[in-house]
Amino acid sequence: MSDALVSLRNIVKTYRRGQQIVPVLAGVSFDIEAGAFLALMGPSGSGKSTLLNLIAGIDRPDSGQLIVAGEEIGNLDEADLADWRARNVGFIFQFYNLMPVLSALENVELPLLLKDMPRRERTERARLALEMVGLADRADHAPSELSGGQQQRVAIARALITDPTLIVADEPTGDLDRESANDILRLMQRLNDEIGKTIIMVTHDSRAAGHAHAIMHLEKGELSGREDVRA
Ligand SMILES: Nc1ncnc2c1ncn2[C@@H]1O[C@H](COP(=O)(O)OP(=O)(O)OP(=O)(O)O)[C@@H](O)[C@H]1O
Repeated sequence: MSDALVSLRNIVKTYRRGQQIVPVLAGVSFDIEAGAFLALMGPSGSGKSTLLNLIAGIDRPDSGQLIVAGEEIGNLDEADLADWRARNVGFIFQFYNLMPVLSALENVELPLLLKDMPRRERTERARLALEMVGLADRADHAPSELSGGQQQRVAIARALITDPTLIVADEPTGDLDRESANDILRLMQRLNDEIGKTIIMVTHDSRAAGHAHAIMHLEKGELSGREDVRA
């Protein structure tokens, strides 16, 4: 038994489209320790998003062992997997995925609606999360009234609100200019350094990856290297 937060052993994933079979991950094995900030890099189509989705319990492997936060998630049925995700994973997407008709505060509150929590406590927690990302003064604004970087901050507050074990981010700075991207990466670094959040981030951008502790490289569905970035 390993005490890693994420443990993958011989993970194989293939997509089927009619007659066509697309092999994506060809037996991937590695561990991620709790408290890590890991960047996943590799050419387009190398399987980065597929791997991230497996670790986050959005998708399931064809074979292999996938243990995340103490649970063998490859074996859970849909309902249990959804429940596990809601308890354990915070998501950050490239295009923020905020609900346009809701305010920043309401967007941050959303994951708490799945929990049995009094409204007042929900709102209080969402306010604290917005404060943590520096947007307390924008709570009532709609996403369309915020810049891309601010929308991503709201998305980060939403990812944090349930205090998840793990945060996964797929190209979190892919839609941002360099300055806003740096702000977001510094914020992610703070979440990692100051509150110990484990973060796994897919990125094409080596500057973004430089904010992580370690970079893992994927090539054609196989790990091709791992390098340490900062202590
Ligand atoms: N739902 C799906 N059905 C069929 N094929 C898929 C599906 N999702 C991904 N693929 C294929 O799996 C391979 C890996 O895709 P994936 O999105 O994981 O790569 P990636 O490294 O994240 O690429 P990018 O950097 O371009 O986002 C690609 O060949 C892709 O076309």
